[in-house]
Amino acid sequence: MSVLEEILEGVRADLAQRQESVSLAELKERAQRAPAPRDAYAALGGDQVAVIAEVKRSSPSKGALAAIADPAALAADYESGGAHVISVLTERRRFGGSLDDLAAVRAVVDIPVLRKDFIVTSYQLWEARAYGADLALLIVAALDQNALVSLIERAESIGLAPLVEVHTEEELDRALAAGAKIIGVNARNLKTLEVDREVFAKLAPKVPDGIIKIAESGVRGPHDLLAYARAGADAVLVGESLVTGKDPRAAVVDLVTAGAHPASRPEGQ
Ligand SMILES: O=P(O)(O)OC[C@@H](O)[C@@H](O)c1c[nH]c2ccccc12
Repeated sequence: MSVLEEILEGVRADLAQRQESVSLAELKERAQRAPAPRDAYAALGGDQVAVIAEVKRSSPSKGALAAIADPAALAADYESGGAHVISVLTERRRFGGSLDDLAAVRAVVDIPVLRKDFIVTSYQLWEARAYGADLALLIVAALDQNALVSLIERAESIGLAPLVEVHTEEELDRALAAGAKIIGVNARNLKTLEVDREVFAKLAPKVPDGIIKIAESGVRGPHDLLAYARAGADAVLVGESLVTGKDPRAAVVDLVTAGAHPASRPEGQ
């Protein structure tokens, strides 16, 4: 079994438990009371390279990264450092996250928030909205094409911007065929956990204009942001290097500053 399949097995087991205790009707009611969705496209589509800063306690590849006793305080630091979007990992078994983390972050920041999880059913999209998310991650490698198409449609219909994650050209083709408008290229292969920062530069030229391109994973600092930017990234998604550093706010400031620099744009643009 691949790492992704193992993670998905745990995700489905946890999901089944939540579905037993909270009905879809209750979730929908809660989603109705949630703050209106923030505009993710505006946050990611500006002139600068946007920074998506992630609240991440642990990962399957590295184990524990940071305790993060107060995810809201960390997110507030990210926001005050100039982050454009906050990503909150809500997967529990491998990443140490929760929907409570998402709600806590939503309560303190004004910028859009991404629910980062392994979404396989529309129930999880309703959860995302009920707990205040504005974007939801959809991982192509975890979904068959029918599921991908219907989750993209459902996300949009309930006010969530779908961030569609790919790692190969075939997955990119599927994402485009499914109508994705925000595409994340993950440098990490979720089946083997290997990181290859070249994948973004290989796939980005195949993404049509008008679609937001996000480089995910492996950003150690401004240098990596600039390399991704030169390859055409509209945004970078950064977790580990922020949560393991001494000063996450200062680390975000450095990334945002690099992303605002004209040298970060691809040549001729
Ligand atoms: O910690 P990093 O290498 O900066 O990566 C962040 C983010 O890209 C990574 O957490 C991620 C990208 N796609 C995912 C899908 C599921 C879980 C996690 C992820």
